[in-house]
Amino acid sequence: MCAVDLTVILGPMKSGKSLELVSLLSPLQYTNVRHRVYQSARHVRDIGVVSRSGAALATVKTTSLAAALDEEVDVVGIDEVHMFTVEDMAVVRVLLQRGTRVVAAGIDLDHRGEMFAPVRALLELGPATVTYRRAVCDICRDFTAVYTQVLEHGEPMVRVLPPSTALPDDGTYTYEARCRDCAVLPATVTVPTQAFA
Ligand SMILES: Nc1ncnc2c1ncn2[C@@H]1O[C@H](COP(=O)(O)OP(=O)(O)O)[C@@H](O)[C@H]1O
Ligand SMILES: Cc1cn([C@H]2C[C@H](O)[C@@H](COP(=O)(O)O)O2)c(=O)[nH]c1=O
Repeated sequence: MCAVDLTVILGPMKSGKSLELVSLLSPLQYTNVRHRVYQSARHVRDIGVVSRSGAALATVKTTSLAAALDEEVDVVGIDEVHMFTVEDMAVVRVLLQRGTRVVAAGIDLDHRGEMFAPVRALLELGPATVTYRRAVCDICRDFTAVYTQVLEHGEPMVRVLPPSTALPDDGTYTYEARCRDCAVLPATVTVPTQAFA
């Protein structure tokens, strides 16, 4: 894999983040590169990185990345990075300072359409590469989906949960990829319309 320090893969659900993570990291099992892939234990849908395309990668499930500091590895993969914490991104900083390569994937925008705090913290580390992926909008079928629409009882969830809330994928909610036109997001910001008149 390329010798960059921090690679970040972002996008809504179904945009192929897992597919890209598997593509980047699975060859490492055939090398002598010491590596470990962590996935948030809050992600309950799968036991590892499992792309809807079928590609898969074994992971260590964890609620904290602190354990990564005790491992002697050259490459650390992180899946569902939005489900970790800002403190975990401080762990990523230390890994990078040590010369460990880090590849992290996750959704960038939460149920409100606002950036997850740990993702913002990750971007503040100055990644060498950021890939923004898009999905096909599950409503209009344009290949322009940037949001993950949360549905509750089949309807868009417009109640506002705390920022950066990790949501289960266990049937409590359903999720759709949606473009800017089709997303129905909670109103969290009052836009002063005359400023744009
Ligand atoms: N609405 C959609 N937009 C794009 N791909 C989709 C959609 N629904 C299903 N897919 C399939 O999902 C695959 C990507 O899934 P996955 O790697 O699990 O994405 P992510 O990790 O971003 O959720 C695509 O390659 C495609 O086969
Ligand atoms: C919108 C939203 C989603 N989540 C969760 C739901 C899933 O478990 C993951 C994303 O899975 P992917 O298919 O691998 O992209 O994230 C969340 O925690 N918070 C949200 O706002």
